[in-house]
Amino acid sequence: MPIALPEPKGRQRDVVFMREEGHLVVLGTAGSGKTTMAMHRARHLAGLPETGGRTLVVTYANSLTSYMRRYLTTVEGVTVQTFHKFAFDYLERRRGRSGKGTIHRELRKNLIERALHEVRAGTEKPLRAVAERPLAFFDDEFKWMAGHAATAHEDYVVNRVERVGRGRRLAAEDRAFVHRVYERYIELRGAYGHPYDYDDLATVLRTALENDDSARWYRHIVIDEGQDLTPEMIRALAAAIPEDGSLTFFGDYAQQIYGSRMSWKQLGLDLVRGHRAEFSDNYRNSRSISLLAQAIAESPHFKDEVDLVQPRTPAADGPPPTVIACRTAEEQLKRAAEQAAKLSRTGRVAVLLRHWKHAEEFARRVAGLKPVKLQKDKIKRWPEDARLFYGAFHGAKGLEFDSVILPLCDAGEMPPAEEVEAHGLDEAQARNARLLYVAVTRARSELILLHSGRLTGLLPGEESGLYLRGR
Ligand SMILES: Nc1ncnc2c1ncn2[C@@H]1O[C@H](COP(=O)(O)OP(=O)(O)OP(=O)(O)O)[C@@H](O)[C@H]1O
Repeated sequence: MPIALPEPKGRQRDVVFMREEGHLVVLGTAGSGKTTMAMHRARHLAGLPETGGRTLVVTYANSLTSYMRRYLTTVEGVTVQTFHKFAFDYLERRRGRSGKGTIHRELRKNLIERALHEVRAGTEKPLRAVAERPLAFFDDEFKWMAGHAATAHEDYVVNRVERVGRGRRLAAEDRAFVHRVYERYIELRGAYGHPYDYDDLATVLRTALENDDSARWYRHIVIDEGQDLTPEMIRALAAAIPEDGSLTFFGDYAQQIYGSRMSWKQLGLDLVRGHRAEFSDNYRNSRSISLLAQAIAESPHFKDEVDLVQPRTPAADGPPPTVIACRTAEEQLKRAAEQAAKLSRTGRVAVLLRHWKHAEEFARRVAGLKPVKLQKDKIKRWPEDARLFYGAFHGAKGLEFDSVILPLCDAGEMPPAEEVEAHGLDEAQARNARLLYVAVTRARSELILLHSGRLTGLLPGEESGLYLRGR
């Protein structure tokens, strides 16, 4: 028996039953039913008598994929996959080329480091500031370049394809330096026998699909959490449907961590002949949690956004979020463990941390409660009976819990010092404010934040009255 979903209401109905041809973009605030309606729409499209057919539901994170499968597993014609799984499967099936050509993350980092070292050594002194940036900056920049198809010298250095959300723009000479490191990395990667890396996969897939005129396997594609996909991933998916098929994109740009904003046309979506809809009712969070989330979203760190849907404040009552001050980080984890044990007796609880290493430290304290790890690439089947979940903020994308506990909301942890060093304060704050927004909006009714140093400036001040001090 499939698990029941709430019935679509108002705007949601229009979206689920919208015309099954062309492109449809649905933007909605957190908790507005995007994932739920993505599942309804997939079921509808697969079952249509003539215009229906095999339907693919795509997300970025694996835990959300397993969460959705519990509803869709018995629906004929619907497949739920991460983007990367879809890409690997297609390339293997159609081209006999597996994903094995991709490079392991550790080797990638080593090779970028080597390239950086060599290019630094061969560059006239004094070096520009960009050359002294840490490895994390180059790693991230190469990801961005691949995701935006901006790896060519012409695009990255000459035309300087804009990177939205960046605190300070890179000067042309800086881009030239970064590109020299990139080119050297590609040479090294090739020498190690890897034609592409994980980030190039979308371009490899898009190119393969654009040159493939055989019949498409899926007639309809539904994307959930679309803001997490790079432009190249979206273009690849747009190329994966037939002329008479459809692509439905659900997303929320407030939950996008890295600036990727481009016009829909640049993303390969045709909204002239397609449609666009917005969801603004929040069905998940209590009023007080939603007000705190809105205050985070209204902070100056959310600048540059054009496609944010203004949420309507939900009516559901709930206790105000609580902020607990502790003496040490150790004590924070201890208190979080106590609260998690208590709250998981009556509902589903997630303890989310900014860093994996801290999440693992937390897990050791609650080992007896058998907590489930929320990891991008781990949960294969959704654990129906589990009460306690833990992980890094990223792993909770798209999910929801009765209670959410966020330890280490200290100014020194959020944003983390390494991110400030790699990307500068503005950009690190922007990214972390968005992550915090995602984490806060996972909570249905109870939200607890802990700190021991100064509270992160990404939260509104105490005078806002949006949270209570607890002990
Ligand atoms: N029409 C509805 N009636 C009742 N509950 C609903 C309705 N639509 C959605 N919900 C509930 O609201 C909650 C949030 O829905 P969902 O997870 O689909 O939102 P979302 O927009 O994908 O959120 P996010 O982007 O924050 O992950 C879920 O518990 C869902 O069951």
